[in-house]
Amino acid sequence: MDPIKRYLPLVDDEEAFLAACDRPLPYAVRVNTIKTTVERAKAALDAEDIGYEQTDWNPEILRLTDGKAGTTWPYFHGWLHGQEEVSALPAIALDPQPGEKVWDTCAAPGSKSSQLSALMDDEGFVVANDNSLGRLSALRHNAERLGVTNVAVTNRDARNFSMKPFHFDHFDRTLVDAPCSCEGTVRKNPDVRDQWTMNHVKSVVGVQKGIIRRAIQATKPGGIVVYSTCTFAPEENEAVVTHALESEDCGVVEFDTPLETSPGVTEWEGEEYHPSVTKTQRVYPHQNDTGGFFCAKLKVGGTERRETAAEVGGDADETEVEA
Ligand SMILES: C[S@@+](CC[C@H](N)C(=O)[O-])C[C@H]1O[C@@H](n2cnc3c(N)ncnc32)[C@H](O)[C@@H]1O
Repeated sequence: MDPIKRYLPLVDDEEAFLAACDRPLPYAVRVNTIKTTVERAKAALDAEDIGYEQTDWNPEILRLTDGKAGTTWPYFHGWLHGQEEVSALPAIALDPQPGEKVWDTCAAPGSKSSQLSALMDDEGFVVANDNSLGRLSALRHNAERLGVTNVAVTNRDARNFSMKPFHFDHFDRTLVDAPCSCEGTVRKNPDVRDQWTMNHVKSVVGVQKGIIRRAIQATKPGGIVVYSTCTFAPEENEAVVTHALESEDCGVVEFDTPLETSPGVTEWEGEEYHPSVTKTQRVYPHQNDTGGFFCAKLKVGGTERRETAAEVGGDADETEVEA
């Protein structure tokens, strides 16, 4: 089965959705404001004769019109970072402030961690965690190239992440950019169509639920947790958010994005989800000519429900799956 067709009942324009999924993804770079400005980065691309278009929703994201920039000096010196346009959304929704303590639970290879640092003017503290040592080596390389200095790297399973090494009990904000079945990346990686299985979806859902719960527990009351994936599967999106709402002290909050998005769905294949998941946002490839994405913003507290890390361990028994 072509997994992309599984989601036709969810989209407003089936033909445009299928056509967009078949088109190659435009190559985009994010300007690294820790090292340069958008104007200087644009001048450097002009000097290298590399064409670009500034996206209308985020001046720091440039679509390159003729090829990649990975072998050019502005890239080598960390002025630019190759990052899919729509994947800039979760860090913007998290909205970290300079000086805050931020946990990136699934951080490698570091696109969003370095974006978080840039949004924080490289001030404060970002804990970039991932359970894959190999992928963390790419993250360290990226952090070095991009001149990020407020990041500490940890190599833990986020589901039972310990706060003991830190001198504080809670983070201000936490990002869960979860491992997922990745159909939203089909324009960049058409192989996901052949690799997709329902068994993988079922196994990764257990990991996602464990990580989102630990993220909420590790974030201060009033703090923010953003949960994102690059899958269209409601099992990995709205169902995971519903699980978090039913088991932890949190609620879904609305957030602004200049991208065209669709609200989260409240029903899928006979399952009903929490009504507030309509405040989450789905991005389909045909809406903005990007990859596919899901993003939910949660505020911690307000429900008088606070459970322990040990209880989350129940979810952590599921098979461990990497993106
Ligand atoms: C979607 S990728 C993250 C991409 C990253 N946020 C970025 O922007 O560059 C998901 C990551 O989750 C990691 N992962 C999978 N299971 C995990 C777990 N139990 N704890 C921590 N990280 C995990 C994978 O190794 C993978 O790097």
